Amino acid sequence: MMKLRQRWLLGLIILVPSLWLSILFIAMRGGGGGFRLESEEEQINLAKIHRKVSADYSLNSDESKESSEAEREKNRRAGLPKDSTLYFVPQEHPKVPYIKVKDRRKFEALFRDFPSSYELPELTENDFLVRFREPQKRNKIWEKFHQGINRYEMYSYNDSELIETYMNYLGHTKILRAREKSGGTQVKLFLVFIDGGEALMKPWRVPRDYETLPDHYYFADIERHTAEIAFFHLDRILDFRRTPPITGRIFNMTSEFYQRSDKSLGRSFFRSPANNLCFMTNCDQHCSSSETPVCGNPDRIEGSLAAFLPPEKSAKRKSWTHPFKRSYSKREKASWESDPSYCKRVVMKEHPYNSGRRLLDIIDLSILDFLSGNQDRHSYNTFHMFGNFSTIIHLDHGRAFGRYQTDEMSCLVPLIQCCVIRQSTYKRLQILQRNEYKLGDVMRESLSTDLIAPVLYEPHYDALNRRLDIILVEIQKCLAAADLLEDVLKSEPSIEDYNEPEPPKEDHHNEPKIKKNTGEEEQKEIKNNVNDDFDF
Ligand SMILES: Nc1ncnc2c1ncn2[C@@H]1O[C@H](COP(=O)(O)OP(=O)(O)OP(=O)(O)O)[C@@H](O)[C@H]1O
Ligand SMILES: [Mn+2]
Repeated sequence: MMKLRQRWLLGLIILVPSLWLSILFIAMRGGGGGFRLESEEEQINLAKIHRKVSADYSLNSDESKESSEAEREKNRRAGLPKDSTLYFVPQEHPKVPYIKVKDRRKFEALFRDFPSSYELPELTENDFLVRFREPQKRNKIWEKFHQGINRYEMYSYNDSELIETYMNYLGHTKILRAREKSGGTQVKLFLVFIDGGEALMKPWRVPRDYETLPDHYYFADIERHTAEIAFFHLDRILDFRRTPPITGRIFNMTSEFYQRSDKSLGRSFFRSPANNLCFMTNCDQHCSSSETPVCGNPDRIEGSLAAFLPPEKSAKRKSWTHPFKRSYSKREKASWESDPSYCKRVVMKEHPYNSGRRLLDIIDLSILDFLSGNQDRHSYNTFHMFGNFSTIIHLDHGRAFGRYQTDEMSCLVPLIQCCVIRQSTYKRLQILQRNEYKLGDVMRESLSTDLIAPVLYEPHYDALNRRLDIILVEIQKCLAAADLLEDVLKSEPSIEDYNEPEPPKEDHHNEPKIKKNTGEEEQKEIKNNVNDDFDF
């Protein structure tokens, strides 16, 4: 016979560990979002089920519970982060209220009243990036997008239906997998949707009215997901179509990232001191300089989602150093910054800027960069298979739209120094200066339908109008100084007139002045420079 005290002790010995074990088990099955919920096998099964019911994949699980649109709208903004942990907003300027967008009158008028000013030649099979074996069976929206990418543009002027559908798809489709995206220095995730589509996610870091601080260098600037979205709209409105579609979206940290993460991303999740769910990827620059993780509030986070281009193995990219690349150092300046004749003396004499369309593409890009204040333009890509007579791809705009009170004239140096511009671009800029199609208004309207609208802080729209006036004044200056209009305003170069030059012979005494062929090397070099500069 056990004594009462012994029985008590035995009971405690059995009860405590089993209680502890069951708490652990419940937590692992999904309590509080701190653990992974599904095994790999369960996830695969889930994927199969989702494929079957893909018709209703546009509803997130937590969204489906919400009954009305109004309720959803109210909940949508609740709980989003308001203040950045590290970057504060200087308050010396007054808060500017957002202008409410009632309709998209100017945006619609622009696309209705004017065709693209850029005349596309007849496209042949060789002008398309992807050729599926059975194209008629490739009906997913991302497949249609891939099939449309060509030598001249990512999507066509008239195909706004495809783009709007794609943006809607990006904003709503169920996420199957999430992992960290390597390359570059900023935190970003590579996401796979249940129908096999892919996207690049950049998270919220700072509030919309945040301005890059006066003493912050462009290479130390934190990235903004809103800038990625706005740049896509700007590129589209300016008639370039060289940026893949990008939209905003509010994510659930647990169900859309954590439960979908690969091992390495999953391991980086934790609960912050404020009890928010956060992750911290293997970032270089943004981690070493700020140690700020990406956090939900407590579980929701805003981000941008960019349509992913076809994979490198089927659509190889060529990486180029931008001819007007900055020094990425606090102490040095790039040659073009102190030599006003740099474009004519160096750039315009070198392949591929001395013939074809490349220089005109660089000028178009400098116009976008000046309008958006993007100083972070170190390299650019082209699609390998198109050779050098092809559009450049516009990617990586997280550091655009960083200031609205001041204009960064150095972004316009390619136009100011080279004094050439596509006739079609000039025409579009003139249209966008008119009151009926005013750039700032068209941008506000265009962005108003985004899921995280208002995307840009209100003063950015005035800045766009102000900067457009500056660009047109600079073009006037070029025209006034030129003998002939054609010296400045260039008609569209044609592929028939373009001859690819012979590859240069190995001659070490005659190194090109603009460094070429960059890619990973380039990224390393920039990181080294930046990190060198930080350690002082
Ligand atoms: N939409 C896309 N489709 C396919 N690949 C992409 C896309 N966006 C980015 N990439 C690839 O991912 C790389 C990194 O992306 P991105 O340049 O935006 O990152 P980042 O961290 O902001 O870079 P940086 O440190 O230079 O600012 C790009 O160089 C490009 O190769
Ligand atoms: Mn970037």
